[in-house]
Amino acid sequence: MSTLPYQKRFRPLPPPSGYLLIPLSLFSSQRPTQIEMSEPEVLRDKTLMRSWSRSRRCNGQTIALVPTMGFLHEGHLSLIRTAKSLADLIIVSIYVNPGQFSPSEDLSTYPSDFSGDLRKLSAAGVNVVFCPAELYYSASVKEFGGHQEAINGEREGDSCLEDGGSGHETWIRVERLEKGMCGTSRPVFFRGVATVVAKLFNIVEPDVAVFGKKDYQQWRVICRMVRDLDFAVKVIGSDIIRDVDGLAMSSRNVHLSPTQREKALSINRSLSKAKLAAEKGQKNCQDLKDLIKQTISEAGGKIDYVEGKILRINILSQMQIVEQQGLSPVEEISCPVVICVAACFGNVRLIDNLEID
Ligand SMILES: Nc1ncnc2c1ncn2[C@@H]1O[C@H](COP(=O)(O)OP(=O)(O)OP(=O)(O)O)[C@@H](O)[C@H]1O
Ligand SMILES: CC(C)(CO)[C@@H](O)C(=O)[O-]
Ligand code: BAL
Repeated sequence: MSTLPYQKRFRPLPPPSGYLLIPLSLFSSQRPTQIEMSEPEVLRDKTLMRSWSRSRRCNGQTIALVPTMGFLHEGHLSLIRTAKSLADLIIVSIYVNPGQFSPSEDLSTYPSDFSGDLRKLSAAGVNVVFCPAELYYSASVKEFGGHQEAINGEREGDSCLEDGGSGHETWIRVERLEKGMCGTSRPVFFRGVATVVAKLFNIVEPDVAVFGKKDYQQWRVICRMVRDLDFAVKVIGSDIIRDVDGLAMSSRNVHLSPTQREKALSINRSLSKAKLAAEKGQKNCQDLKDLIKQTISEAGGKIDYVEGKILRINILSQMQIVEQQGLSPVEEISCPVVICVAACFGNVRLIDNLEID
């Protein structure tokens, strides 16, 4: 994995050939033959991407978009499987969006492995990989020295996109749903996500878009944006995929040391315990949150529960029990809820959740 800033690592690759020459002489005495591999087309240009989609839609084919930030894992591949059950053609976008990171966050260390991603996407039978080098106009990405440095002089509301001049200045805000939970600790996150997803929808013009419920609040924010702004895109939420030990798969897991990873298992353990307690009749959300805190503390994670207040440097963990549609906090479980947890292990911020229907 490279340690260069993300935007500097992301170099165009030559377009894939679409064919793999396999010398059959390896198996017999016959001449080499061509076996067709369904390698995806790699598109980096917005206009080409839009024309590709439009021409397929004119032919009556339906298109599903799976937006990602790359460094793909089984969680992403599950979204692709869901997408394939819903549309004729699958487009996966890979773009690490600077607009959703604030300077205190981990844009510069976000993991990437483009050739590995391409191999996985070929095997998954994706039609197009849309990987623009940049999606914003005249925007340059600010360079920051990393997590620690940025925590000090950051103004709330700054993103890693340079503003001013002729740079990008149009943002979509889903005003209520973006507040709370991840919106509390990542102040520019949801406006950056909503804006870049709207841009992707405008460029790709998909019929369907698939998002993971691992990022539960993000999924709900996008559903609301699509409804409120009348996008002609059906948004699907796909279930969380976990590693065998229960840790929700996440690109950032690669940054966990073995010890941190062991501690991070307490997130899923605490959620399962809380769900079991709720199913056995414990309806009081404060008691359930205490149970979660206790489980994570016992695993060695220091808890600093924050509700509605930004204590950036001290945030180690936050959690909330909210109703599933509108994400309003509940005190007693009397409707379908989702328990959302965010926890930091070292510099790695992980999120997870469990629905109780
Ligand atoms: N374990 C998972 N199960 C289901 N969906 C997932 C999972 N991990 C990621 N996704 C979904 O994949 C899409 C792209 O996510 P992204 O590329 O940011 O990966 P990630 O693993 O969530 O990375 P990060 O470490 O930044 O959280 C999002 O819709 C996200 O919810
Ligand atoms: C939806 C998304 C691709 C927007 O950048 C990103 O937030 C993600 O990968 O979850
Ligand atoms: N999957 C969410 C992307 C982010 O954390 O920036």
